[in-house]
Amino acid sequence: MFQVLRRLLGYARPHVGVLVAAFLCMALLGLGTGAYAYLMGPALRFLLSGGENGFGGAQPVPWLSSVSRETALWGFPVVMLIVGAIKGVGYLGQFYFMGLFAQKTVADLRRALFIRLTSLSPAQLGRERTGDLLSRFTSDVQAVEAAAMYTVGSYLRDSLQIVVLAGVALSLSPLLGGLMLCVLPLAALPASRLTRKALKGTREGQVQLGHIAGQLQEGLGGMRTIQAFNGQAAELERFSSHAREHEEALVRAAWARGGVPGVMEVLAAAALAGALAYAAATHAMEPESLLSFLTAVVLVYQPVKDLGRVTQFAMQAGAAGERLFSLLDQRHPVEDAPGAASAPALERELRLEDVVFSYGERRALDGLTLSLPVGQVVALVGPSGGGKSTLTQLLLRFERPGSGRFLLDGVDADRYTAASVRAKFALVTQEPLLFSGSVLENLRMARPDASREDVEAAARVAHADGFIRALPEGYDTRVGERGAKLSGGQRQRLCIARAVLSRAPVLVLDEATSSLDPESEREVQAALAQVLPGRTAVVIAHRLSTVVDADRICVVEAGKIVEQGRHEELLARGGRYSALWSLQSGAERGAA
Ligand SMILES: Nc1ncnc2c1ncn2[C@@H]1O[C@H](COP(=O)(O)OP(=O)(O)OP(=O)(O)O)[C@@H](O)[C@H]1O
Repeated sequence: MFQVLRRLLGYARPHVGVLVAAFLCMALLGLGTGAYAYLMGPALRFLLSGGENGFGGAQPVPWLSSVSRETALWGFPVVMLIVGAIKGVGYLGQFYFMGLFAQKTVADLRRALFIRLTSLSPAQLGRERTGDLLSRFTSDVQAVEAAAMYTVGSYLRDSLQIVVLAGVALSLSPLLGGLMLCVLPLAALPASRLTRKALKGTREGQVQLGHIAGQLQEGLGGMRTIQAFNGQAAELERFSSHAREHEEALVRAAWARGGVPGVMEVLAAAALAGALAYAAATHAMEPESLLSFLTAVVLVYQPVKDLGRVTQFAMQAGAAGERLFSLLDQRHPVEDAPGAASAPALERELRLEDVVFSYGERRALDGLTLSLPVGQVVALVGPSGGGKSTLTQLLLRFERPGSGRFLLDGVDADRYTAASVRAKFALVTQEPLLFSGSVLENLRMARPDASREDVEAAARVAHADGFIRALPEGYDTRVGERGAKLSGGQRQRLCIARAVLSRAPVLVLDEATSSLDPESEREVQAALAQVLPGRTAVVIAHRLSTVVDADRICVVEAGKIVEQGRHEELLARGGRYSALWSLQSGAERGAA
């Protein structure tokens, strides 16, 4: 817990200057308050005596005695106004700078989270629920924000007050003061047990909140399916169970948290009663000293209680910090080696050599060797789950082979930065993915400096230009969240246009035509027939008829390439490919 808080403080360190400004404002506020108290005595005397002799009498500062009635009459309200203004500035500055400090700290934290999220591999992201990730950005970061806002200042201010008041108490009566100081650590024992309980509850609460957010996000995305299967009741049951656990955890935490000031209250009363009893029994102290001592004791418990109160924010931040760091500490499976260079232009081939790769215990590639010569189209076919998509994950450096090598023109890819290797590929996936924004913005994502002519040319190649022009605002039409305003076929053609526009030397089409209707598929196939020849490409396809023209077809099964060659050669061989071909042709004839 302390380690987590220390790491969180690391995010606050660059903003210490703002914190110092906040403390200066707090000091100004303190001075203003002190000045009010200080002026109260002379003011009362002035008013009670009718102001005949100005302030008169013995004043804490001698020159006040010589202030005349006239001067006091206009001077006193002016001084009160000035003190009020100083306090006002102090208040304003304190809140402004503490707010600024908290916002700057969490802005850095959010940025670090965003950078980490955008640099995780698809498999790492696949292990997390999106809603849960979102809740780290919202509720967990908010918990850190509250702690930065209230805890840091209070710890410094209240600790200082405790030290000063304890010093006063000790100077008035070393024995009673010493006893009082002993009571404080005594309070720490039950308080720390209660604090641990509260922390456990808070942590569980945050986890349950993550589950709720995860379910909500998943549910909203899949509401059509839930309603189609009348699954609302089951969803409600799941939601209620998380909500119940969330509530119970937070109630347990609130119970334990409330116990801390309770314990402090009892101990404060015990310390007061003890001091009174001792003083009464021994007559060891003068009445004014006893009064001052008791005042110090009463006053010291207020900052102690305040510390307990703001500690709950620190606890919440600690629990949130654990969840944030569990994400921030994840490392991409393919991190750049020190001194990694940028990959040069490809000249001969990409090669995976004797590659083994597993997702946890599950082996997906089992000693696979694949060569991708520059300028050739290689198709990957084979049964579902054979390892085709995993192979593309390795090529794009989303994953590192467990053993075996990935070579670019004979040089191990580990010698190059992952980003520079990834830049060699333009990927079109099974699910056509667009972002909210215009058609133009979505296409330019592949090459931000592409001219309008280049964008339109790429769209023409992907047979997308026609339908884009027919949209209400042409290339400036906004496509909606995830491209919701377009049909699946239109989305896919935009994704293909984006890949064409990128000018990356290797095209990876992972089931790129899978979501197209027969008409659109024919159009895109025609477009690809135009793009692919002479280009280096990996084409994953379930429909064998779409890859008959490939330079080489590889049948991937159980993590290995079991057969490879051109379409005619493979048919003539009468092996796995030929069996798959007969199966599909038979099925298509049956369907017709
Ligand atoms: N993120 C993952 N976590 C765990 N296992 C995975 C993950 N992705 C794939 N697998 C497993 O790895 C194996 C290979 O999957 P892969 O997606 O590479 O096959 P594929 O040939 O592309 O299948 P398909 O043709 O259905 O897309 C499968 O057994 C699959 O269940």
